[in-house]
Amino acid sequence: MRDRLAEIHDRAAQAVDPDAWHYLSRGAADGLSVSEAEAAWAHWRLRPRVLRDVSRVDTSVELFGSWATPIGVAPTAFHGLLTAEGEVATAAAAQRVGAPMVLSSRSTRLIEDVAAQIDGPWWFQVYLMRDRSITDRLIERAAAAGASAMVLTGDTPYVGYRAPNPAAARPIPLTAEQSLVNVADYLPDDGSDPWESIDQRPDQTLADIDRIARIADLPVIVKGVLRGDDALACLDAGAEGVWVSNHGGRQLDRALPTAVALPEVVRAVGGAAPVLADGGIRSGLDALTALALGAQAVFAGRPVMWGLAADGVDGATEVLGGLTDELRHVMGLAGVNSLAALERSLVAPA
Ligand SMILES: Cc1cc2nc3c(=O)[nH]c(=O)nc-3n(C[C@H](O)[C@H](O)[C@H](O)COP(=O)(O)O)c2cc1C
Ligand SMILES: O=C(O)C(=O)c1ccccc1
Repeated sequence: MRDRLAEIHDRAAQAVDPDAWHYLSRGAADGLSVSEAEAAWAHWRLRPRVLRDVSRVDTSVELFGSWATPIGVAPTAFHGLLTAEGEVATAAAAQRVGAPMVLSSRSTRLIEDVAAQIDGPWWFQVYLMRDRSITDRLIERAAAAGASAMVLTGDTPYVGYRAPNPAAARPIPLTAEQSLVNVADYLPDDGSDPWESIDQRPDQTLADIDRIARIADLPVIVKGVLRGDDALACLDAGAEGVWVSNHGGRQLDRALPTAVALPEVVRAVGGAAPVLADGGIRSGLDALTALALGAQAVFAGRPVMWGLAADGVDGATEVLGGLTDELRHVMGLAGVNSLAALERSLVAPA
């Protein structure tokens, strides 16, 4: 998958506007966390079992829904930058593969149009916006359109500093119509700045977990957790899952890589709730490592965006399907034929 992904990455880089490419690629500050994320998975080694029947290897998983694969679509903003159909294309790819799809609060297509592509559940990512009532309406609409969980992103009280593209003439090439598609009806018409009311809300707290769970009447997963004690604080506050992530290295630079933070979070949670993970997942081996370390599912951010940019629905399908095929292959080689048979003893530090 690595060579296929490299090829898709290069085609995507040619296909999209340079400012859009910079937006999706860059990390925060010095870019340490973004460059470290991928390499960190390879600091683990596998301890395979022999002579297990792997003639059938089952990658299906139950997690706030039933999925054919534990490799899902991480919530990422503005798919309209990558392909004309935007998030509608992403959802169609997730549907084809049976992968969990998380729709970003910052999508460029209507929540209802994205949901219509998926024959079953999907999850909605929540950003708390300055005007809380706008967030609340998005949550209600997502729940009405078939979301089965809310993913509250906790690591983005405001957007991290990312160096601008030195060659950029302008900000990312997105029309106001695209960026405001889900919120246009709720914006003030008193002449005030429309972007102000949908900006990130820095005063978010653990109490927002329960608030969102009540509005949606759905389980809340907190995304961006990097510490065991924080995972427990989120669960105490009503979360039903935690998602280990450093936001693809785009928020706090030098934040721990997921491959380092995941074991601590899994140990602290102790099976009380599912633990999910993202960051630098680029192969079936990366996914296998994360799942053996105790994640119930893993998510790809940029690779799905590369697929969309390179080849629309087919490209995103190739990425999700290719990662899943490779996961199935390496599970068999490790002597495991189901996700339930994956356990911590299959991995050791290098
Ligand atoms: C261009 C871009 C936009 C993103 N937008 C969001 C977002 O809207 N909400 C969110 O919770 N995370 C967002 N993320 C973070 C991803 O959900 C995920 O944590 C990260 O991309 C995973 O790392 P990976 O890109 O190495 O797979 C974004 C990431 C990228 C690259
Ligand atoms: O760019 C991002 O990583 C992100 O999460 C975001 C935050 C606010 C608006 C758009 C994207």
